[in-house]
Amino acid sequence: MARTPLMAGNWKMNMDHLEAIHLVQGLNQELTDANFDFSAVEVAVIPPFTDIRSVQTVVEGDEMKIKYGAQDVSTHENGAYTGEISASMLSKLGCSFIVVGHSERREYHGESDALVGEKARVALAAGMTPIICCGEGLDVRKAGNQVSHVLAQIDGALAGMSADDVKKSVIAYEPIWAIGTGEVATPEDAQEVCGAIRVRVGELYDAATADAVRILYGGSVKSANVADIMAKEDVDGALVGGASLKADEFAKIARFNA
Ligand SMILES: O=C[C@H](O)COP(=O)(O)O
Repeated sequence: MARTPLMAGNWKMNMDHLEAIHLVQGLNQELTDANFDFSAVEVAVIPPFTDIRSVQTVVEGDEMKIKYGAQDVSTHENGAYTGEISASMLSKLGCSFIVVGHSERREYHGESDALVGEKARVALAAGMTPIICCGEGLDVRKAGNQVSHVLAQIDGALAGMSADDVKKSVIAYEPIWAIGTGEVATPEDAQEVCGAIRVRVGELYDAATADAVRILYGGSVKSANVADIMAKEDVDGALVGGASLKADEFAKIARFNA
């Protein structure tokens, strides 16, 4: 089965809503100028919550094919949860994706695999695609335990999820030691873990589910290294941080096969 590559730009806590409009317009211009085929590669931006309405307005107003999403979601539908944002609010804003369990949320907000799984299910129930993040720290990598560590995260996050839901989901492998450090994992490092994740999905579900789920690599991806990583058979795209904040650079990443 041919999986459509996905290039998702996680802006993290960068860009106010005015900067967001500028960046999305710039990205769209770069891609349109290059005759980019949006049906061959999905391109998404993941701005802060406060930018999403502005991104929606510009994407819909200019009939852009760029998709967008959110960096987190509440597990609650509504009610007395100060500071939280529900899946239905995000779906109303036209979000296609929700990043869940990013290592920064796991580290600074104590998110567990079970909570990450719950957020993924909430996103799916509201018709959006979760981008389920996993990845090991430097200590785990140095001990050579990256595969078992990541598979335990996957087991925890997918627990209770149906095969149909997993087929619709995206998994992002992001080794923490490669995030924002400039130290990119080698294509072989990325393939080792992404391949192991796909095998595990096959064991937990079936071959069709393993074949359908998209697995991204994230961690210091830039235009200069994306093609080699994308050449690996189990890497279906990238979750890009810093390099997604510049329209021309992110457009080059999206055009990895040009
Ligand atoms: O979500 C994106 C990742 O954390 C990667 O960030 P980075 O590309 O700045 O290393």
